[in-house]
Amino acid sequence: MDLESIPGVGEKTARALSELDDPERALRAGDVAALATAPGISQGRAARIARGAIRHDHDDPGGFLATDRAREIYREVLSLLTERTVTDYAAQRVETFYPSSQRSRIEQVQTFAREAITREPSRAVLDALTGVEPLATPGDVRVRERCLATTDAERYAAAREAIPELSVEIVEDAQGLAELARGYSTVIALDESFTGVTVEGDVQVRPDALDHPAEIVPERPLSFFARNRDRITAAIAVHRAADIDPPSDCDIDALEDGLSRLEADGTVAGDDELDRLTVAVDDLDAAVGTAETVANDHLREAIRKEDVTIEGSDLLSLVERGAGVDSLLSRELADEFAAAVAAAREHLIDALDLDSGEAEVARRIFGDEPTFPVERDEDATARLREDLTAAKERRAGKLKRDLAADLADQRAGARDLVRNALELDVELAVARFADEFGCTMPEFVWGADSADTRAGFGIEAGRSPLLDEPLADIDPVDYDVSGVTLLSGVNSGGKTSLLDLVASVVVLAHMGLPVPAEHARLRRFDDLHYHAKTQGTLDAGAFESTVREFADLAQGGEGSLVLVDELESITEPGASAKIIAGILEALAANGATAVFVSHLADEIREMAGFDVTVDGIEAVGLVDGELEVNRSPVKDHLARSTPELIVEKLATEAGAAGADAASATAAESARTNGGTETVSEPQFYTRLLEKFE
Ligand SMILES: Nc1ncnc2c1ncn2[C@@H]1O[C@H](COP(=O)(O)OP(=O)(O)OP(=O)(O)O)[C@@H](O)[C@H]1O
Repeated sequence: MDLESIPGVGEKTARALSELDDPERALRAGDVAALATAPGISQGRAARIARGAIRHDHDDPGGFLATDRAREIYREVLSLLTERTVTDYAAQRVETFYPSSQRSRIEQVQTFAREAITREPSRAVLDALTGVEPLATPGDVRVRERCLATTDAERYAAAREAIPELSVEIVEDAQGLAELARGYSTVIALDESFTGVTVEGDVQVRPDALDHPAEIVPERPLSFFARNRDRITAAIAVHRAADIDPPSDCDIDALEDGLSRLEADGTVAGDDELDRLTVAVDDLDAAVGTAETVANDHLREAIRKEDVTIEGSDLLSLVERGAGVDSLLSRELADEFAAAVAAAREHLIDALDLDSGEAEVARRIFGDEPTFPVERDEDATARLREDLTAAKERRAGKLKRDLAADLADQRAGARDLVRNALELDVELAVARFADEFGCTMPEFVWGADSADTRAGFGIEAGRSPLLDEPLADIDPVDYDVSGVTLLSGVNSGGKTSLLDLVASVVVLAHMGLPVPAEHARLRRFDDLHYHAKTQGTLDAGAFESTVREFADLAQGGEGSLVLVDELESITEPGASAKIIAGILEALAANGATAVFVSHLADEIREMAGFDVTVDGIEAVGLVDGELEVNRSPVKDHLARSTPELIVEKLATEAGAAGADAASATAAESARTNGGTETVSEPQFYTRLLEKFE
């Protein structure tokens, strides 16, 4: 893929993206998290790039969200999805869902969403997801106790390239190998010519080493698993909790078993022998010190208790020979000394849990020659330390090689496993959104003939996800529009909320996602123009630019959905009605679908040069001073306004109280006022009501 062909990706960004492991995969999968690891690419930018790549794939011209309010609606519904993700990955990934006018893109996401809404977002799965993150690249591994050796300069360069974790040394001959073996625990000779050479130390001849780096440096594959151990373990937990099949290339049990043997620092855990050797190396000095104390305490106690009888001539000869107390010890306390040394050796062997070969070396730390105080033999101690350390490294190396071999085939599986868990989070966010807002998949009318393309939209039992009320408190709304429509209605009847509902349904549907309604059917739109209510009258300049905007819009075509809320507030009512009528005429002529909310519906209808439909959100009555509203617009019906409703109520109440009394009183007053009729209260209401008709 030519990265620069993606909208919004220039030369510099393309260079940054090409530094990723697999930029094409990340772009194709909408893996915003991976894209954001490219140098200098922020998360927001990564999401825009991913959307650009999708648009490129689907030949999508973009620009579906044509106004600020349309973009706001998109951000709001998107945030409802984001709030329902657990991982940062999923939160970024949902940013790649955007409303598209392209059927192929809509259907692509629909396929994903249909599957997603069947998922069960259980607490256990959501909890397990908290530990899942995209896999991290382990830091550079350096292994100091092993080296590669060769006599050949070319092989030297190849080795440095293939196995950068180890030092590579040039040697002349076997003598050189022997010298290296003194400084390294293991030397791996790369030249065939060394086969059969015997040198002291751990020297292996492996001409094939560069082809099998994982055998030479098991730390390399292990560092990947060690760095990602917790993430992979969490992904395993997600699969178990959600009861979903692992990817075909992943053996969960083997992976879990391997990970349980791996420490976070890349060493192998849970091996008794390695633990024993590690403790023995660490505790060697302290244990030798304690063994010395054991011997000396023993000997001191024995000497204190002992009555040493020595003949004068013997003493004299000892003194004349300049012999010290050691000779006396060996002569007189040989048994006690032997017992003290035996106790020291036993302590050391026990404390370090040494095997018989190691015990043999350990015994030499305390010699048989009597001395007081008893002291360690430093050379023997160093020898034991070397032996134990070499045994420990051999053991650790073997364990690492075994574990690396066990895990070697699991790497791709682990990658897929984590990816699946992260993708499941995206699906669960969609499932939870759909569940909590009572959503269904919308039905698109794709047809190309004019009857179909004029289908507009139809919503049954829709509930705006932008209302701040619990779902149960929202009245479901039905609304069906094709062509250009005026929507009248009582104050606070829910007109704005209805436009928000229509916009949310249309935006979500074009994102390929479920919509908040029991059923929704709509045509494919090219763009959404939603104009929110303007606050207050605009000054001349602002008014002019608004009219220009609408002039632009009126050029807009058959694929546009136009939602406008109370445009009349931009200027005085008479002029507003004329302007709105003009815009409606143009939109109708161009075949757009439109809903204009207005309190001037009647006036606009009069002025429009075509038969514009007027729907109405009606108050069905007043209950305790509060309007009771039927939130679903009645088709082809101009809604009565709130004042009309109140006058009607007053007229009815006054009428019921005394229509008869009123006419009697009127006749009486006519008489007393010399024929001039005064207007009673019921008459006032009745006449007022007539003016509304
Ligand atoms: N479908 C509904 N179910 C429950 N409550 C609703 C519904 N629609 C709207 N409301 C409530 O009614 C209030 C007024 O709604 P909205 O602002 O949409 O009315 P409006 O007709 O646009 O008012 P105005 O004529 O003053 O502009 C909202 O704040 C909301 O609480």
